[in-house]
Amino acid sequence: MSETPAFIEPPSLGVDRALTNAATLAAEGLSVRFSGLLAISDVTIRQARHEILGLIGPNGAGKTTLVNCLTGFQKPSEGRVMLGDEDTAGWSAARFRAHGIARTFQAGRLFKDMTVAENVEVTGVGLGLGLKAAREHAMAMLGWIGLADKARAKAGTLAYTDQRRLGIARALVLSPAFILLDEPAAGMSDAECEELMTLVSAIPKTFTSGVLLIEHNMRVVMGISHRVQVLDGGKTLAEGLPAEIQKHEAVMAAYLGMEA
Ligand SMILES: Nc1ncnc2c1ncn2[C@@H]1O[C@H](COP(=O)(O)OP(=O)(O)OP(=O)(O)O)[C@@H](O)[C@H]1O
Repeated sequence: MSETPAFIEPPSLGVDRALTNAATLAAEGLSVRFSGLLAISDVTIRQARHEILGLIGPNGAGKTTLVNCLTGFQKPSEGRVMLGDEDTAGWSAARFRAHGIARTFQAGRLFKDMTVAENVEVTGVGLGLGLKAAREHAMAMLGWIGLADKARAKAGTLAYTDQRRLGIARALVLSPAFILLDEPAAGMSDAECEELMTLVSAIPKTFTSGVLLIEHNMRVVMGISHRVQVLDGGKTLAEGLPAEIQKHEAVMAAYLGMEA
């Protein structure tokens, strides 16, 4: 991928942008219980608009469960998810998305038999854009993310890393207030990670979106996050600046597999 072009503002936003004006997305005292198992326990997290917040933790720490709660895919057992001043209790995932909370999935969830462009278009149409506007918007988005030359390819034929980029493009349709990226660097080479870091770093300014970045790749997460929160065993173990987290003894012991 060459240098990232400036994002072209889509010609029509098509939905009520006022819905996406919240300055924070927050979980307060959140717990999720799966029969006997407490997947997350009393977790509080506050994501600000324009901020890249890294969310790290060992396998099974509860990161995806937390993201599922923050996007309406999982109902909390206790606690609440707040979008600005609004309690989201009872909201469907579609309502979260309509309010400008977007996400990607570890397993792409693309329409593999549709073209790359159509994958982005249908998301725009689903969010209220007319077909013409959705097409123009999709092409602008694919240009930004470096997939314009593959617009007519079937999504299922893309290389794995391009499929992940397409997932991000779909989530960025209509400049969401918050975008939650679930392990976007998984399976990427060092060079691809560099490109991804450039793209993700540009999201807050380009799309005025806050980014919650779940990532196992420490170079990526420490390199571009403004703050980092660490989960371990379903609880918050630490939060702070990347430099602080990298030196945090409990984090090093629990997560980085090093002696404290
Ligand atoms: N639908 C479910 N039913 C039962 N248990 C679940 C379910 N989803 C997650 N869990 C369990 O909850 C805990 C937290 O899982 P979660 O996937 O949120 O962790 P994670 O930090 O995202 O892990 P990874 O880095 O491996 O993706 C794990 O013990 C997991 O097995």
